[in-house]
Amino acid sequence: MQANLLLTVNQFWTCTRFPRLLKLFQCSPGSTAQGSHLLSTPSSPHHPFIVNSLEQRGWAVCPFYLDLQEGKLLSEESQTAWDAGAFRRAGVGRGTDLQVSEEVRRDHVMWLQNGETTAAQRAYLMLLESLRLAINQQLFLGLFDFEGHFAVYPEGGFYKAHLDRHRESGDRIVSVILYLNADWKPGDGGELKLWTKPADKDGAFELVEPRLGTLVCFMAGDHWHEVLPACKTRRSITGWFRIRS
Ligand SMILES: O=C(O)CCC(=O)C(=O)O
Ligand SMILES: [Fe+2]
Repeated sequence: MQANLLLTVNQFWTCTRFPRLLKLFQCSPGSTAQGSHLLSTPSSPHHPFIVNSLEQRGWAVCPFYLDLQEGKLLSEESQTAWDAGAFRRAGVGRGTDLQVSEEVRRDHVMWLQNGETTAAQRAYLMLLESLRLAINQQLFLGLFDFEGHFAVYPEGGFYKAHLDRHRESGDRIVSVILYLNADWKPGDGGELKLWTKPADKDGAFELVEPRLGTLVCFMAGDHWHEVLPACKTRRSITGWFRIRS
């Protein structure tokens, strides 16, 4: 069964270890960030670029979002969890409609769960929390939380063209993907094909190389995307900023 990570609970855990942060998260997590509140949030110099790009184009690609050491730790954790058998074949649909469909996608996932995250995972989630606040502040999307999972595409894995949200329904508003492949090189496959015009699956697209530390964001109901067949194991963390449903 999926237990999705609610970042606000995770933050509380982190705050018990880092009391300076506690004050920060006592503000309503669903509201757009209030001035001084934002100032002390652990942040990234990449956020203004990402938020502006989301605003102007509906998508953003940010190489080196994480530095290589932080990315490597997450990649090793993905590998360790895989070796321990913690991943499950990914399905299509949600809740009781969830079905494994090998024609549509061939990846495996492990959800980030409350109380079970490592320090490296919490550090990444804290950065995403500050990204959520920055997006809310500039774009007024009312993003409430984040749910996410590690994903592994074994050799031959792919995910056919899809939207992450039906345009008029669902709580997933912004898709966020972090790639964890240290030695990726041209020919390894597994690129993300991201169509750049809203609701368009035939026109212009970007091919994003799934290199360690690269972050991709896009409006989940607007942009068709596809994972091209991977020629070797491909690792990532995929998730969504959600609104309250
Ligand atoms: O890993 C990627 O590049 C995209 C994954 C994806 O589209 C999804 O999990 O919905
Ligand atoms: Fe997707």
